[in-house]
Amino acid sequence: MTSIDVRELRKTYGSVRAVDGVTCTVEPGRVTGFLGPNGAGKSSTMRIALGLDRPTAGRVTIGGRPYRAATRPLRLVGALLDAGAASGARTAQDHLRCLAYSNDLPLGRVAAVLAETGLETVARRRVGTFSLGMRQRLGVAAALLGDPPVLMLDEPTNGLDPEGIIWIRDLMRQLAAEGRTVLVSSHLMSETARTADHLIVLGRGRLLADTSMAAFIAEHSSSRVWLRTTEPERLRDLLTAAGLAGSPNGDGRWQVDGASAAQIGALAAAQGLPLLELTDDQASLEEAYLKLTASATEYASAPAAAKGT
Ligand SMILES: Nc1ncnc2c1ncn2[C@@H]1O[C@H](COP(=O)(O)OP(=O)(O)OP(=O)(O)O)[C@@H](O)[C@H]1O
Repeated sequence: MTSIDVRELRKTYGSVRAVDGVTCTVEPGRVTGFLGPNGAGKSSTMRIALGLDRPTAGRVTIGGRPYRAATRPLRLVGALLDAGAASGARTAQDHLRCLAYSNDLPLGRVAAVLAETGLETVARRRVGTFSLGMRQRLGVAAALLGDPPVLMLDEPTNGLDPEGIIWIRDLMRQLAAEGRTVLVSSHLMSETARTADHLIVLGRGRLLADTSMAAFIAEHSSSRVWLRTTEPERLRDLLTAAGLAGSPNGDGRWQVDGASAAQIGALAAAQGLPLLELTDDQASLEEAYLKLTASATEYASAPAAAKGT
């Protein structure tokens, strides 16, 4: 099993601390979402992991060794960093054949990955004529070419249509289920919530979280209940007596912060208060993420009122 081990990693560009002492391990057998606001240090970390950049201090190893030490890198890590990397003059098939040849991979892998990424019918077209989504698929095909135990994908849904997004989601889940290590950076929270089992979150170069998806959402969101009753006055009294505060919204639903449905249900049952609806609010990854990273956003939008001043 091949993990990615980041140890005390630092990278500075002049006075910018792009990565500021990060230690974490990306484990096999699950999809790890790599999140963080713009400039958080995700790309720098991935580039160092792939030997494209040197760390200022610390190290990243893959399967216990630096990536640069790999004799057949495509057999170790499949990476998608920049979908524009393939030469536009070559056909998709030729691009993959060149990669296979230079990495000593069987040419049969080219047909296999073209099929796996749905590019068979356009295999003989020049890459220059490809849409962004097709280039993205070609980048994934190149990443899969060496049948590697580790996949590192930077914004893989970029340019993909809804069908393509579902395809890449299923593919990542399948690769993890096969026991591979899958690290995927994304700015799409709903997509990450559907795909990742585990999260590593950076902010201003520092590690903000390294935890399971479920624990992350539970830890960084507050509990909230939605309910509906035929007797709002009694509800208000009941909540006040329990030290809780609720407020009605426009459509007759009440929101109660800091409470669970089980707690409110028991209170209402004890007092014989009729409830027409009672639901725990499902906090979203986006909500939890924004809460965690609020103070770590390098380029935060100015509040609307402050704009133009
Ligand atoms: N080659 C470079 N020269 C100077 N500064 C750089 C360089 N590469 C990155 N940086 C800076 O390092 C910091 C981290 O950038 P990085 O690209 O790693 O962040 P990121 O999390 O990948 O961001 P994004 O989500 O915007 O891709 C930023 O402040 C960025 O401006």
